[in-house]
Amino acid sequence: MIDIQHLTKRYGRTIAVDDLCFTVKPGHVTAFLGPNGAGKSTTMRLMLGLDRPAHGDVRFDGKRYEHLHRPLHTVGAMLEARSMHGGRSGYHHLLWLAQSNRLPKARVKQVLEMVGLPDAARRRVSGYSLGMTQRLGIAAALLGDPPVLLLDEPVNGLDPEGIVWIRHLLKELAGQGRTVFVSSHFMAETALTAQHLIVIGRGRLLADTTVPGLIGESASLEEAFIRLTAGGQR
Ligand SMILES: Nc1ncnc2c1ncn2[C@@H]1O[C@H](COP(=O)(O)OP(=O)(O)OP(=O)(O)O)[C@@H](O)[C@H]1O
Repeated sequence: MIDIQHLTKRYGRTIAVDDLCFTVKPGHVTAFLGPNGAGKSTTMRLMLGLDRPAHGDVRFDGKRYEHLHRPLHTVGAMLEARSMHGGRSGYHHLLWLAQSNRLPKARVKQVLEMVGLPDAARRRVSGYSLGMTQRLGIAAALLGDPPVLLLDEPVNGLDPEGIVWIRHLLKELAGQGRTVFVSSHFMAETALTAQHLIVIGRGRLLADTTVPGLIGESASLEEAFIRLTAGGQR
């Protein structure tokens, strides 16, 4: 479980994250939604201790990320899929991660198969399409077989087959009892994948609900989202 309490982050005069409180429970997919600039990526960086909050904290089963004994085994994350070393092959990117976290070599092969990349694994990452890079980022997040997954816009750049693949993967991971927290701008896809929704706007919590709870009387999740977040873009 992820517990976020009073999380706040400022960049100069911009309040990127404003007193956010919510929990993400295991066993289902939770989507993290918000217009451009709402504070989703900042929240995810704060969750992983990559940025320091002005107030508040984030706990994974009661522990802060920086206090986790073996972080890769507790939280698997994909934030910036493009931030990999382009000169390395996909296989070597994962091997380096596995070895620096004392994970067996065999796990690299397993995660490459899970994300459908074994054929491309020996090619340099600089030659990968966005969709392939996303798959490699997801493979890295899965390396430690973690109970918690944080994925920032994993659907970006995937083709239709890739979108269906990730829908099934996320549901399967949640079905195994993991906590799956995924940001997205794709409302139709979110409606098919997620059960729980956290919606933010200008850094503030706008909704903590289910998909039917947000849709309410609207024709679609997209319509309900646009209504809820109207005027919320920075
Ligand atoms: N390093 C930074 N320095 C200054 N301002 C920042 C920094 N990172 C984020 N911000 C600002 O914080 C706010 C939240 O940005 P963030 O990237 O977290 O939003 P987001 O919801 O992930 O947006 P998007 O959907 O466009 O990716 C924005 O106003 C952004 O300009």
